[in-house]
Amino acid sequence: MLQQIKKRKPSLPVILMTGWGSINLAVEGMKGGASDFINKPWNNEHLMQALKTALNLSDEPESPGTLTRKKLNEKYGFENIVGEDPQLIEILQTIARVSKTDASLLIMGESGTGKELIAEAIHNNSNRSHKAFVKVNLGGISSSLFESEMFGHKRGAFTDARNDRVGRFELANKGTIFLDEIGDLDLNSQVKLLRVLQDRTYEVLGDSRSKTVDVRVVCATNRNLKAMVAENQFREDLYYRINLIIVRLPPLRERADDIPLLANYFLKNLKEIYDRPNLKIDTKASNWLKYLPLPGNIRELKNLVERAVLLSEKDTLEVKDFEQHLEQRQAANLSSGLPVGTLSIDEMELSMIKNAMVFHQNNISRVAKALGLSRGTLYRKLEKYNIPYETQN
Ligand SMILES: Nc1ncnc2c1ncn2[C@@H]1O[C@H](COP(=O)(O)OP(=O)(O)OP(=O)(O)O)[C@@H](O)[C@H]1O
Repeated sequence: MLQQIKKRKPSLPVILMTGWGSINLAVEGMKGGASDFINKPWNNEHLMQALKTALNLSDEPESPGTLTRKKLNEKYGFENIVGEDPQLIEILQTIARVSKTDASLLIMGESGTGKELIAEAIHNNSNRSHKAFVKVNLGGISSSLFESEMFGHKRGAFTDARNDRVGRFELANKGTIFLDEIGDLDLNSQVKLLRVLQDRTYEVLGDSRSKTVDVRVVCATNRNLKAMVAENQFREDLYYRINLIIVRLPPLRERADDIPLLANYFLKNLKEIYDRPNLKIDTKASNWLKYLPLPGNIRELKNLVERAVLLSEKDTLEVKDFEQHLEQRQAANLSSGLPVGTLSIDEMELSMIKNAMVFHQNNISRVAKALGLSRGTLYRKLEKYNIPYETQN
């Protein structure tokens, strides 16, 4: 029936309900396009919430999909999320559209790409903004403490439980819970998390009464959950439970034009913090920053700008003010390697030489030294790859 409905009226939201809930059935249903899957007996509040979410997602009265960056800032207060990249603007349009609903979101992206910032923006624009935003780093919770951390415990529930403890779900009640690093959760804890996300009920350790909770769930990960599902490291039913809306934050290297914007934004804040109103980044350095690999993404850029400000006495920051903080890490980076099949040897060589030329501002001796080549060999390679250079003595 779900298939028939989705064929005839694809935009009609469908919630499946069953007294014979099984994992496979739930997963099949979500894959088939159901917006939720509810087991009987149901919890009235949860059912209402599921209905509201499905309805809100299907009507888009103000259609933020067409809003410009400026309008998005005005309406949703996104000023602190800097960038003009089309991928970022599309993400902001999506979160503007879904923030008011209770839809669960999965935010994917490498470390330091702004996942937490996006999660906070969703909460701030939701109807839950006056309640708590509770962040839990699941990567930092051991499997033995998972239940006590998340659901709380009563005094005496286990040997070390000297006092009652309020769990994170209770703290987040009526607000938003942000489950960071969800890909790091072991399989046992995944089952326990699934249950509360599915039924919105849980038990405090040492107390047999069930508690209900009303939360918006936003998850984040830098791992490929789909691949983990295929390798049986992540439960498929949990995956479908958390990913009603998926947001993929691009790494900084895919939005290099945003780098100068971000660097200047961080600089603006530092001007105030350190009371140095004339700080600026010179044009050459601004452009140079765009070519840095920055595996730690926006967090790394922020730290780099801050270090340059702290250690430079001049107000105008130049390439060398940034460079000195990078050399060590760049060297370490080289040994980290790329997955097989990413690049051919020639492509890798070309990209290394180009990066080194930008990094050392076309100084042939320094580039040759950094790459472990003689100047003669470097010149031959520059010719081979058609990379412009000036002959230097
Ligand atoms: N678009 C942006 N504009 C301004 N600042 C940003 C932006 N994105 C991220 N930041 C800043 O960069 C830093 C890292 O961001 P955040 O902690 O949100 O990343 P994350 O993806 O959650 O990282 P992790 O995976 O390591 O938890 C924070 O200081 C955040 O404020």
